[in-house]
Amino acid sequence: MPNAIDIHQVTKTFGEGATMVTALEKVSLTIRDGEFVVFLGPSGCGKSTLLRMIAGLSAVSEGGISVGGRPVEGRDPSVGMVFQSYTSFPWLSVAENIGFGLDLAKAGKARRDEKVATMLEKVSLGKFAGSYPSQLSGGMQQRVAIARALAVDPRILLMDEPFGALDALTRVEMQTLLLDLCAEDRKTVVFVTHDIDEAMLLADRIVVFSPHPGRIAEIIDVDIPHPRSIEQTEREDFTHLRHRLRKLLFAMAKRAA
Ligand SMILES: Nc1ncnc2c1ncn2[C@@H]1O[C@H](COP(=O)(O)OP(=O)(O)OP(=O)(O)O)[C@@H](O)[C@H]1O
Repeated sequence: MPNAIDIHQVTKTFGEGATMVTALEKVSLTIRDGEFVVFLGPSGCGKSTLLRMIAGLSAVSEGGISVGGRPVEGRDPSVGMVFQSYTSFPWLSVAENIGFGLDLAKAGKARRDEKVATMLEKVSLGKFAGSYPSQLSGGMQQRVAIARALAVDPRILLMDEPFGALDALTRVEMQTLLLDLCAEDRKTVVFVTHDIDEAMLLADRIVVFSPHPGRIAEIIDVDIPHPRSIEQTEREDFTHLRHRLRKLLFAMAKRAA
């Protein structure tokens, strides 16, 4: 089986001449099928830029990215995305939002309706199928975004600080939901965050980025067995890891300043 994602010597620059910014420089990384990888690092170290290039939303300047063994050439429907801002269509109901990708893929009414019903149940929004996004809380809107991304059964899920705008309690609820969904159906997930606890709870591997230009500073295996829960993060092995990540992140943030 090919690797889920191969990133080979990728450099990304924006602008030209004196105003040119090197967002990423010679970044290489292999992500295996079914892995949950978290990109962690201070602001501006290129995490979102790399995610956008994996998604085919932005082109590499040098190097190459393959998904499932095939070079990325534009948006790939087998790759799902969830962003920080609530990206549901305001004019569509919750059920219509979740079914949107299935309609695009011409799934057929019976399959679409069945899948939408399953996803509504999985994200506990059954009672809100006919509601519109503006009638929902932030956490509920992100549940719609996750359900919409997963409804088309993507092989890979890319998430850019999806819980960044949520309050602490809702954030933990969403992390737990994501862990449950991933346990049911093992997807390859790449997840961007600034949050150390979020990274530890979710990741099989944490990729720590350093800034100016963005590079991979360190890759850390999180050898803590699944299923994980928020209570486990109080355990000693998590405490050691938290300490190590905090030190690393402070060092990177100093470099970014
Ligand atoms: N469209 C763009 N045009 C010009 N520069 C850009 C563009 N997108 C990103 N950059 C620059 O590339 C660098 C990396 O940005 P990126 O958003 O990928 O970082 P990040 O690590 O995701 O930061 P954050 O955590 O704040 O989202 C930054 O210096 C940023 O200003």
